[in-house]
Amino acid sequence: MGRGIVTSLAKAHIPVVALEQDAQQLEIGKKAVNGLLEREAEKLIKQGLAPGSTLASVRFTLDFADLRDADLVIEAVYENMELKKEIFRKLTSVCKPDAFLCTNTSGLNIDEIASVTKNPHLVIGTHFFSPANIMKLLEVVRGHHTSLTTIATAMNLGKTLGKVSVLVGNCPSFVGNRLLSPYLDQASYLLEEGCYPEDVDKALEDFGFAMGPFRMMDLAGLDIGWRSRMERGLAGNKVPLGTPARQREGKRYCPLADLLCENGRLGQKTGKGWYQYEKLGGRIAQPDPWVKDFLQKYRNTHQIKQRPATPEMILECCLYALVNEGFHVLEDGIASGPEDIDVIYNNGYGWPKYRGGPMYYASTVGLTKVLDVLDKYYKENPDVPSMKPAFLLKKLAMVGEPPLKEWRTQVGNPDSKL
Ligand SMILES: CCCCCCCCCCCCCC(=O)CC(=O)SCCNC(=O)CCNC(=O)[C@H](O)C(C)(C)COP(=O)(O)OP(=O)(O)OC[C@H]1O[C@@H](n2cnc3c(N)ncnc32)[C@H](O)[C@@H]1OP(=O)(O)O
Ligand SMILES: NC(=O)C1=CN([C@@H]2O[C@H](COP(=O)(O)OP(=O)(O)OC[C@H]3O[C@@H](n4cnc5c(N)ncnc54)[C@H](O)[C@@H]3O)[C@@H](O)[C@H]2O)C=CC1
Repeated sequence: MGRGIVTSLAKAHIPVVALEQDAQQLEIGKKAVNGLLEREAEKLIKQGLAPGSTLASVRFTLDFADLRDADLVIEAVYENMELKKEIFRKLTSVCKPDAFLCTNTSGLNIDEIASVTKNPHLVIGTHFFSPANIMKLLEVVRGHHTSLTTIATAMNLGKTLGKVSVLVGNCPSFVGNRLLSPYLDQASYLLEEGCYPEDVDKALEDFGFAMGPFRMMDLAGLDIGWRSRMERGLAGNKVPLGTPARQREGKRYCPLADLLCENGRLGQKTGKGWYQYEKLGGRIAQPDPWVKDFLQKYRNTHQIKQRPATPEMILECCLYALVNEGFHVLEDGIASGPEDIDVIYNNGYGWPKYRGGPMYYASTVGLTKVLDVLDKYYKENPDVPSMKPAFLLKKLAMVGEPPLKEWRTQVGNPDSKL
């Protein structure tokens, strides 16, 4: 269903058919969408405007055949490639031959999803951000076969929904989540080394993020990353026997999020994650003594050397890891320029806008400083390759740190995925 997405479409007066897998989920989804639309109507009335859209523009169904007349479909099932393919096989047989087929995956391969359809040129990633009815970003992910008409349609859809759309290339986790991954890794290492979720979140919220990484993971749902890691053989029963708990393929790995998921702690939706919440789906994050105890036991079990972290260290580890991946994204031609990465972070991840986005922020810190800190960290932690300074960062520092608008020239001509 994708409740936030359905709400966004209804708010924009686009008639929607919302499909679910069973009657219970359908009822839960219907209530949730209704609640969000009522809230929207209240806000409009307060502003002296007409209440706008109601549930009447949404048709709820369990039957794929009801999608037969849809011009555009947005799939939002669990983050699992086989399931996504199963859904796209059904869509390609049920929908009109010229229907646009969009996937709201967080990072799965668009081309592989498109490969099971009759018309791969009509398949595209439309990546929304949680809460999807609130967050302004739409990351539009083009696949190898995606046509210009399909891209234009997805970009236009974003505009109609009042969102800021950014076109990106297809690679694991695209742009936003690709940068997020080393940022979240660093945040997790800090927990291993003595911090608590609230310490790390406070440092990043004081920096200006709307939510620190742990509150954000609890909001999005810890199961997304977990499902992705299980598919990639990093977690769950695909991990080869004898693999050290804190290592994968010779690199440092933090299993804390997996352990939380195994304990049924998926975040706000289960009322427990990195924090505890007042109820299932609650939003008020409170530090949880269970988590504190769990972390202490984990550190003892693995005899992890404790490293007291100042807020400055927390910021450097997390933010420079994120920025470094941004340079790799530019090298790989996945984003058209640093400005696009900044727009993604300002509109999709609650980045403090007044700091201009992560790439602009790096330029204000000074690329040489970012490079030096990354270099030092990587020398001390060669098992964390995401901290190895990107070639582009080194090059920009070496040529005298040109302003952001000149970075594209320095990137040269990558094999653009756009
Ligand atoms: C291969 C797979 C990828 C793996 C890569 C590794 C990554 C690991 C996985 C991570 C998950 C990835 C998921 C994904 O694909 C991308 C994401 O969506 S990441 C999440 C991005 N979102 C954020 O970062 C949110 C940041 N927070 C904010 O911007 C604000 O805090 C927020 C807008 C949520 C709230 O604003 P605030 O001013 O703090 O509060 P208000 O009370 O004013 O609320 C404004 C508005 O928002 C509604 N709201 C608040 N909290 C929630 C909530 N918890 N859930 C839903 N809605 C919420 C609130 O009701 C208000 O709505 P109104 O209608 O205006 O009243
Ligand atoms: N939660 C988030 O912050 C974001 C999630 N996404 C992506 O959206 C997708 C869904 O994630 P969530 O919304 O978190 O998951 P969720 O668990 O909240 O929702 C998944 C929905 O899919 C339904 N579903 C499962 N199998 C189905 C089937 N065979 N037919 C019809 N419906 C089926 C489930 O009933 C459920 O309502 C994933 O690909 C995720 O990566 C993308 C951006 C943000």
